[in-house]
Amino acid sequence: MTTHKPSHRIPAQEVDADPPAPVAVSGIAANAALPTILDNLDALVYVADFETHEMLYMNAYWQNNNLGDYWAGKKCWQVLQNADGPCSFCTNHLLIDSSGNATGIHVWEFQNKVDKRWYQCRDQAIRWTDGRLVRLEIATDITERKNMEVALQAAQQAAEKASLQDELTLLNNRRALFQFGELIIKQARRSQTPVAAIMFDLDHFKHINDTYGHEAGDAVLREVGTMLRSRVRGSDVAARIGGEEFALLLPDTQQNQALELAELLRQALHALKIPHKHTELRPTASFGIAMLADDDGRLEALLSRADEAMYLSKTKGRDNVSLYPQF
Ligand SMILES: Nc1nc2c(ncn2[C@@H]2O[C@H](COP(=O)(O)OP(=O)(O)OP(=O)(O)O)[C@@H](O)[C@H]2O)c(=O)[nH]1
Repeated sequence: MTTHKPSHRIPAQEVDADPPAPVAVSGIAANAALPTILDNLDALVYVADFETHEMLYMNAYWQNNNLGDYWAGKKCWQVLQNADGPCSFCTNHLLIDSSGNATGIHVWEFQNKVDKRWYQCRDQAIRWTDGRLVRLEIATDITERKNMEVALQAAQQAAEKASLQDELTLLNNRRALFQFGELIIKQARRSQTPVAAIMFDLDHFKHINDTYGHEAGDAVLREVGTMLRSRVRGSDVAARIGGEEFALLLPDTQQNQALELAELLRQALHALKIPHKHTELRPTASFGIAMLADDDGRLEALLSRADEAMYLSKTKGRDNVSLYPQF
């Protein structure tokens, strides 16, 4: 079988031939084409006087994109911003120094008031035809990139929030408690102020689930979350750390203040009446309190003592408050 491979050999006369002569470009022709080139750029280009803000040149970008009328005889702030006076964010002062010399290129981003689009602006002082320094701006539309940035930022914030928030109760979750807790401990060590921890666990919660259903249990957890959020200070951290287990970290709080708050929360919980079908759900909880000790390395030590105190409340008959050193 014969194969017919294409020949890649270049004929001798082609190799030896002179390369094609470049087409001569006349400077005059290029100059004549300059307005056409500028008017076809995908960027706004304009020149304005430093003192009077009078527009000296603008390419067709603005008109091509239906953003405004012809610019001649107008000020830059009239044409570009539809404003009554010079823009507060004008960058002219950054383009020349105190001796009136050009300082270089200034690049910045802003959202235009007229078309609501974002631009990256490249500003510079250049010599005009009569020798004076004028403002040259080249502005490129970066709206798509900016929108993407904003969307990404919002998504990031939402993800961050979701990763620290308990969805059901809208309280902090366990991860948030530890994240904020370490900060609270560091700050307390620096300022030599006390930190209290309160833990509580709903009593016989399994009974609520088993008798009225999981949704009824969820409703109780949501109500506990609402009650808790309304009763803690902005500087406190309230978290749901397990199924029906909650923890509070209270910076700058003495033991007696923590006891008072725990008792208040116990009573508020005891008083909750959560309507469910033809009945009312009446949750209670057992509370434990511990204070940050000098030799507590990390948050775990403090929480584990609060947890011990909480289990004492369970063994004492539930719906009560226990303090760690008191047993
Ligand atoms: N509805 C609901 N129930 C949950 C959730 N997380 C955990 N639970 C339930 O919480 C109950 C906890 O039960 P137990 O650990 O036996 O505790 P308890 O019944 O509260 O008893 P004591 O703590 O001893 O008073 C279990 O039935 C879990 O299924 C949740 O997100 N929603």
